[in-house]
Amino acid sequence: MAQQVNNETTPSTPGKLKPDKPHHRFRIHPPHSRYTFICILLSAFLVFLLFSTFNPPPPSTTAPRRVLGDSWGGSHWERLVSKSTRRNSASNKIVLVTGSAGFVGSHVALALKRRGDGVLGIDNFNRYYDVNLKHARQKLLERAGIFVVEGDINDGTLLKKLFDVVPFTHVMHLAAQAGVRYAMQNPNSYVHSNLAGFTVLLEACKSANPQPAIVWASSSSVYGLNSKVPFSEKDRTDQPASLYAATKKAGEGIAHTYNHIYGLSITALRFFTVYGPWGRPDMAYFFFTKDILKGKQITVFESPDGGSVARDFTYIDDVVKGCLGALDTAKKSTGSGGKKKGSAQFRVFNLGNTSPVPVSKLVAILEKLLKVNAKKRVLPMPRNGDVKFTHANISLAQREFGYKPTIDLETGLRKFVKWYLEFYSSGSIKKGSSSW
Ligand SMILES: O=C(O)[C@H]1O[C@H](OP(=O)(O)OP(=O)(O)OC[C@H]2O[C@@H](n3ccc(=O)[nH]c3=O)[C@H](O)[C@@H]2O)[C@H](O)[C@@H](O)[C@H]1O
Repeated sequence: MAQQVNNETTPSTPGKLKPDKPHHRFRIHPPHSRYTFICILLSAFLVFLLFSTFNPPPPSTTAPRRVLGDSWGGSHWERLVSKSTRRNSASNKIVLVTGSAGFVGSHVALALKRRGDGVLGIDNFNRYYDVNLKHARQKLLERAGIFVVEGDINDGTLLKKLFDVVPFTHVMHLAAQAGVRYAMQNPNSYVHSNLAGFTVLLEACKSANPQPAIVWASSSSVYGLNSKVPFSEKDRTDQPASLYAATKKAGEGIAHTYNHIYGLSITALRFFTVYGPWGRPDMAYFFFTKDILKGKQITVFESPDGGSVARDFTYIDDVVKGCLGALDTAKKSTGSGGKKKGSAQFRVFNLGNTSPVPVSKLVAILEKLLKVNAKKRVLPMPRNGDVKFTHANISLAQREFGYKPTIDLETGLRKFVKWYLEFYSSGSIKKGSSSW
């Protein structure tokens, strides 16, 4: 029931009562009151300064918008694009890889190029984590003959231009705002990349002629609070535990709509905690390695009931094979120029390792490989979007394209640690330059 409000006695701001004599509120009595007023203003300014110093805004993950002809466009740029997308005579694929300066994106782009496909990358080089690492990956791609367009998937004009210049047969969509826990700090970046950006990309794909087939990265996090294990594609995905998971789940819904209305062939891959060389510094295995080597304390989460938290850690090379398998079995889209001509393929696959490992075991393996004892602090998992356990049932991917992970966590971490030590001691990136 609505409460009666007495304007004379109700505070205008919680905790503050209106002065007894409101008509005196804005009158300044010289000279004593003027000094008081100036002091209040100065104090307010100082408080504001202090607040902005100690509470810096989260790093911007949105790349600045570029205008046609500024960083892209023009005949030289078009030549670079065309050259990058040349395929060898045995290949029938020209692939646009979004997020190509990212972890999975760079590995997949290189694998496609190596086997002779035409490949073009696009990445917005946002500052979610150390951009130097992204540029180092870009250099690898350039050396292999892959051009990375610097642009955002939210830029529909740029995407249209790319589809005008190149008849892409496939889009491998790996650009995303990743990270489960960061969603509490910067929710908008998830909406920007995983919802708005994905929709702009699908719009460009649906209008293209020919329409490409799309394979894209969903996430194991869509299983959320589902407790039935191992997670199968038919299980519930309507209880996300983080905004990240919610945007990936919504992405699967958006993808279905474009498949249904426009005849786009779409395959979603639910990745399970992918790790390995050239990985993401925001992920636990990566920053645990960094902190253990520095002698810094690490926090290991356990479940609220004292049990271990576990992940189906999946090695990057296994995931790359899964991505290529999905791409190679993707059927053509059926529409053209925005018009559906028939029903099209719509698939969802788990790409996991089928062998969950407790986080405490991950730390023990790292201690062994690094030959350093970690300073551990064990804490109950905070309510920050994390889930207790992931475990993939991969039989569907196995049946469809022979997906079969072969790398166990210790073997994969050995490869990661080798890369990490070489990379960060070679001066490729200044130590500690990462924001993680
Ligand atoms: O499969 C996915 O779809 C997702 O995988 C990844 O998420 P997660 O599985 O949460 O990986 P990650 O952060 O490395 O934490 C690993 C473990 O360490 C624990 N963890 C974490 C931090 C910490 O300080 N302590 C700790 O114990 C933590 O509780 C967890 O058990 C991707 O980041 C995400 O983008 C998405 O792709």
